[in-house]
Amino acid sequence: MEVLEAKNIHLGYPRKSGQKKVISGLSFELKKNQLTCLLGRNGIGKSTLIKGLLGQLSPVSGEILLGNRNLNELSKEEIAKEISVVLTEYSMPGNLTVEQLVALGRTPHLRWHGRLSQEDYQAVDKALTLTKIQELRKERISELSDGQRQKAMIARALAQESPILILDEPTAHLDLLGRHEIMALLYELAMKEGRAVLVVTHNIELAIESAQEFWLLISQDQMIQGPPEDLIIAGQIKKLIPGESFHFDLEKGKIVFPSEKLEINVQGPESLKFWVEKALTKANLKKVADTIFVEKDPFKISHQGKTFRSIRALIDDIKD
Ligand SMILES: Nc1ncnc2c1ncn2[C@@H]1O[C@H](COP(=O)(O)OP(=O)(O)OP(=O)(O)O)[C@@H](O)[C@H]1O
Repeated sequence: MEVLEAKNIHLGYPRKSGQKKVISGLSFELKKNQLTCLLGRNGIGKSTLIKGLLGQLSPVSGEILLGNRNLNELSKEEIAKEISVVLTEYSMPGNLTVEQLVALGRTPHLRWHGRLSQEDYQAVDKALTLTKIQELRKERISELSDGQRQKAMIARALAQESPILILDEPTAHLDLLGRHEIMALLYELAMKEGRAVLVVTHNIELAIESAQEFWLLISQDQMIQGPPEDLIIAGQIKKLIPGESFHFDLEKGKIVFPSEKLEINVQGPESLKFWVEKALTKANLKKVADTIFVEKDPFKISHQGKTFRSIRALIDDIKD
């Protein structure tokens, strides 16, 4: 069942000479039980589209429905009960502690007296635990690293416990493990708690790993929608990377540098061959005489009667 639906929406920004069009005539549905990733080149309109979905930017035409109600007719408070959000830019008092910031996520649930209930405290604790920042709870926001602050913002959105979560580049400041943990967490929230999760990301590989649905924003009037696997097989992912300089490798599921045909014969287990060939290509060795044999346990490379314990040693020998 869809929870947030856009019907033929046009979004833009007013300017002196009329309107700057950014999104023209797009229709889509954000579904429950699903992690959807919105991808597209810089400046294509992803954040603009999100502002539309949050009711921060009214469509010039078309409509956005939350459940079966028009977003325009809902108050900020009503929207906040349904949608929690993590954006890229914030202005917030830096003297708040992490715990106080995360508790702000409970605002839509507070009674008239504004005090947190037992249930609110539990939601805050749960959000801190899920984002693995319990030990930061007493730290001031202004004294956090960018990545820690980002996790705190995600925790605030989780504490809100809304059925829809929208996050604009939530993993931008996170280290490799942090990125995977957050995307895995968002996937779990979609799958186990039935939420509708929309993530804007530039990380195609991580998106392929975790999302059930892709929205590829190609131009202001074209958004390709579908499971990433279908879009990969149909060659649609390539539309994100126009031109000849890079290409999307179907087998590896990622964007790779342009590669010339290698005249290198490497024999051995596939996983090792891959890394040996990659290192040789980067070292600009596209042509190597005689077969290179690679073995594992223990790792060993043999070439022209010599044995090497590392790829670097092999490369140094070939270059000599
Ligand atoms: N407040 C604004 N006023 C006028 N134009 C804007 C405003 N915000 C964004 N734009 C323009 O709208 C277009 C889309 O910008 P948007 O921020 O939505 O892109 P994006 O896909 O999120 O980019 P990125 O990946 O770089 O974050 C750009 O041409 C941008 O200059």
